[in-house]
Amino acid sequence: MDEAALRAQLAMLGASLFARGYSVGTAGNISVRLPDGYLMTPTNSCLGRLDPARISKLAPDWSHIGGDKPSKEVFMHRAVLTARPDAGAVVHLHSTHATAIGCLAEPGTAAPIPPLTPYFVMRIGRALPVIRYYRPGDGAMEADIHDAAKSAKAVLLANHGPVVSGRTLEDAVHAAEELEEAARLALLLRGAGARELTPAQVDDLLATFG
Ligand SMILES: O=C(O)[C@@H](O)C(=O)COP(=O)(O)O
Ligand SMILES: [Zn+2]
Repeated sequence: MDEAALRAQLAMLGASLFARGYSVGTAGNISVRLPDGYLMTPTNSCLGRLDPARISKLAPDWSHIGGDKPSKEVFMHRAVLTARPDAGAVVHLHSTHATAIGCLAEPGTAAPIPPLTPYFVMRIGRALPVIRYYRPGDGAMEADIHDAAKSAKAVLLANHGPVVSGRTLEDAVHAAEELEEAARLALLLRGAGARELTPAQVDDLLATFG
């Protein structure tokens, strides 16, 4: 896909996320890897109303070279895209249920969302590290996210929200949607003794689809 098509797709998927309540107001940001740099949603922009022509462009060294001023979370996106060379895009949301799990889970603890359904395992995998709280835009978060993202497609920022990568922009959006639904399910079933997928079932899914 060329840059113009990616800009149009970013605006279309941002609007779709916004229309379905995965993002409200100006919350969230999205980046896409290009052959000659990165696209990033502008700071204080609404994912529901992105103008493809005004989406920020960053050079391979992450300096701002076009469009509106980029998201203040450049460090967050750089952390993931440099840790995961196979990732083509990163989606950060404040989607309600994933953010709620990020308020409940202790940073450093394993598996804040249990493997309840196959699609969660297929889209997110086994690992979902919880990164300790940082003020939005604080460059100090970069090292922690970078280390965690080396072995995880997605991370949860404590008291903030999810950061999800994908091979393509569409993959990253689908994974962010699936993470939100899995978080909703986990909260709905919290304490109810729900049956989880067994380690062997998780292994089988990852061997087949991972
Ligand atoms: O939570 C925040 O402030 C940011 O992480 C965010 O979601 C929106 O920031 P911008 O992308 O700079 O608008
Ligand atoms: Zn945020």
